[in-house]
Amino acid sequence: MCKQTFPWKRIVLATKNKGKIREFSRMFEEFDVEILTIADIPDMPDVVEDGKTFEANARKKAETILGFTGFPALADDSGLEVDALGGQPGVYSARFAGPNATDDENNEKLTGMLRDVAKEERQARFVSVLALAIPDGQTLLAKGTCEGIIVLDAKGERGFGYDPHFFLPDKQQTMAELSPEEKNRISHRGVALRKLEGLLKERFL
Ligand SMILES: O=P(O)(O)OP(=O)(O)OP(=O)(O)OC[C@H]1O[C@@H](n2cnc3c(O)ncnc32)[C@H](O)[C@@H]1O
Ligand SMILES: [Mg+2]
Repeated sequence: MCKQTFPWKRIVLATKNKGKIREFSRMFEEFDVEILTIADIPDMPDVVEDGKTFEANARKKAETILGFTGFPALADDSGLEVDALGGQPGVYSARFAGPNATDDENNEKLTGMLRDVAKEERQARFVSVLALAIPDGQTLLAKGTCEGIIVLDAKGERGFGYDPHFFLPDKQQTMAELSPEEKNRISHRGVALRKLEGLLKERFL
């Protein structure tokens, strides 16, 4: 199969999240570009995510890793916004239940806070902001969202993070029940990546 051209020979994924690495690796299969991960850059620095927005954190992660490696760097800052919780956990999604919280601990805290909220009131969205930091250039940003409802009982074994509690009314399934292809088609990360692709096409191809 003929792969789509890409402006660079290789880019590095500025993330330590295995679920994101898995999803990006698959999404980039259609492009003629080599993907470097933390396995290729063993001393990748930890970036303190002290921004108040997804944009600020994504930009910081991408620009720090570009500075460290010299390669174009793609970062994703993402999270879950629950309307009934005033948009929480938002940019704090990874550390909702504490600084080194596991996915299970975060999910437990989330469902605990929503126990007394009716299902119709549990609207939420996943948000992903991608930042691509380019050598000698600016950082491109692209945002994607995906709407759903938080369910108290976990369902599905796929995906990662909050996926087993994120129910998609159109599909009548949680995000964790979707195949990787289906998730990429509708997810916040998939939407953001396709927007970024559009920006790259406008500028470079
Ligand atoms: O910062 P990096 O190294 O990329 O990895 P991270 O896991 O810390 O990533 P974030 O800071 O962007 O935090 C994102 C949080 O939102 C959750 N999240 C993001 N995308 C998700 C998805 O597609 N499905 C389920 N949960 C997701 C994820 O589990 C994290 O708790
Ligand atoms: Mg993080």
